[in-house]
Amino acid sequence: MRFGERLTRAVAEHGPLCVGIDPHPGLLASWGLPQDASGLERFALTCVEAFGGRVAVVKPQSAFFEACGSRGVAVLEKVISDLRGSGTLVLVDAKRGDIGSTMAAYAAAYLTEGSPLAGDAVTVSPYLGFGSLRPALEAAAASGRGIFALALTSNPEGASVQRATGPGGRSVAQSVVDEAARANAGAEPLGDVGLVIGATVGELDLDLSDLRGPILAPGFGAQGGTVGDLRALFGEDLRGVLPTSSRDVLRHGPGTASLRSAVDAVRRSLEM
Ligand SMILES: O=c1ccn([C@@H]2O[C@H](COP(=O)(O)O)[C@@H](O)[C@H]2O)c(=O)[nH]1
Repeated sequence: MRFGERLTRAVAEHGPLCVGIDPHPGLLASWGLPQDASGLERFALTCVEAFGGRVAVVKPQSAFFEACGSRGVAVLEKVISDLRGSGTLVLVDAKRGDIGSTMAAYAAAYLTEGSPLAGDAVTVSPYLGFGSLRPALEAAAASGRGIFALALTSNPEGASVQRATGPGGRSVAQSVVDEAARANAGAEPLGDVGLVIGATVGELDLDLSDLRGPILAPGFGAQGGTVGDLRALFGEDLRGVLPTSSRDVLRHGPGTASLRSAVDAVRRSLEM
C-alpha cells in the first residue's frame, strides 16, 4: 500500500499527532542518562516503548543519532525497525538534499526496501531545486514510501529564502507547494509527497488547495506554536496536517506512563 494510504489509515486510528524522538543532551541529563551512545540508546528505546503502536507517526531526528557516530546510527536503525514492527509509521527527519546523482544514494539509504535506515518516509530539502529530488520521488513511489519537502520551516531564518519571490511574484515556498501538488495529482485520499510547514510561520500566504498531500507542522509545543496557530494556518479541519512535537512531550520522561500521558494530553488538545 502507498504511504499516503497507510498514513490516512494510521491517522484515522490514532489521530494526527506525530511525536519526535530528539535525544537532546539536556533531555538525556534530565532523564538521568549518560551523555553517550548508551544513554542515547536507553532514551530512544524508552521512546519506542512509550509511543510504538500508540501514535500514527514517530519522527526520530537523525542529527542526534549521527552525533554519536556509528553506534548512534545503529541505534537509529533499531528505532526504525522496532517502531515499524509495532505498526507505527516512521518519518526519519534527516532533511537530505543534494545534486540528483548524490540524491540517488540518499534515496537508496532512506527510501529503499531492505535498507536499515529506511523508515516509511523521510524529510528532504528542495533547496537545490525540486527537480534534484527526482531520485527520492522515484524511490518512494517504487517502495510505497513518502517524502516531506521543506516548504516554510518553523525557524525565523527560513523566511528570507522561502518567502523570496521570483519574477512572477510567486514565492519560493509556493513553487515547492506547486511541485508537490504536481507529484500528487490524482492521488486519493492523500498522495505520497508531503510538505513541512511550521506551526510558527505566522502568515501562511500559500495556496495549498491542489496539494493532496500531508503537511508536517513542527514548531508546535516547545517552539511556541499552539493549536490556535494550527487552526489559523490550516483551518478548522486539520485532516492531512500532522502536528509534530518533540521536547514538549519528551520532557515528561523517563517514565513510559508519563510520556504516554503527555501524548494523550496533546492529542486531546488537538481534538478541542
Ligand atoms: O521546520 C522545521 C523542520 C523540522 N523541525 C524539526 O522538528 C523537531 C521539532 O522539535 P521540538 O522539540 O518539538 O521543537 C526537531 O527535530 C526539528 O529539527 C523543525 O523544528 N522545524
